[in-house]
Amino acid sequence: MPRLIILRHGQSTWNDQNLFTGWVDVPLNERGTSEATKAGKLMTKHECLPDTLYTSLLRRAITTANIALDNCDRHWIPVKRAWQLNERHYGGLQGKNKAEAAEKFGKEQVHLWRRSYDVPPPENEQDGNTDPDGRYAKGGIKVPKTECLKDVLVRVLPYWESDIVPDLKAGKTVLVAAHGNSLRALMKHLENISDEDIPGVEIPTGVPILYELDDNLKPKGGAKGKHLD
Ligand SMILES: O=C(O)[C@H](O)COP(=O)(O)O
Repeated sequence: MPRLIILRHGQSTWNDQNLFTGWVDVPLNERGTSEATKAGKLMTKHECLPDTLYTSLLRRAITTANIALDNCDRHWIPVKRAWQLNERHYGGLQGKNKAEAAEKFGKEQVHLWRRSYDVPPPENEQDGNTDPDGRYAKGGIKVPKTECLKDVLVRVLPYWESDIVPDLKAGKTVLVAAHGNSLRALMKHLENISDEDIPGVEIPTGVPILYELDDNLKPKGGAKGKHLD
């Protein structure tokens, strides 16, 4: 039976400082590291040991997966990294404080930018400032100027179909270590969550969420993802 575990990265230094992060490559903080450790132990406890790993190209997801896998003795499994699993690009908000943005632009506007399905934040004017080491340019990837959740879905779903689905169809247990919004996009698809309901969906940092999938790769019995604890 195919199983999918989605894991949002542990808390990062910028989560802690309440800064919009997006494609900025910040590290985990101490709490994030212990969340990742616990995630690995939980996968052992629930006998959910991944056969293969997918991550974004961002350090907070990569480090979380490495620590979690080390803690369930699955540090050796094959891994694929894909920009399509990156956090949504937060445009001109990246690096700004979330509370200060709410004061400046109004709470409702900022909530729309953060949680709506199709309202993108203002564009990032400084092209290239989220590709300082050329990791995207080298792969021929154009860094977006901003993204709403709908834009994220448009990049996550083709990758899901082309790369992740074949592993699931082969009966593997797949771990996807990624971000609040790339995982919300995946969850929207898996659980058929409507555009109206998706703003209410929050994914906690560092908690493995398990889906047991049927032959159509939909959650068995229409179940929601199970938060391992
Ligand atoms: O990129 C970020 O700032 C966070 O990872 C997710 O932020 P959000 O809760 O505003 O979507």
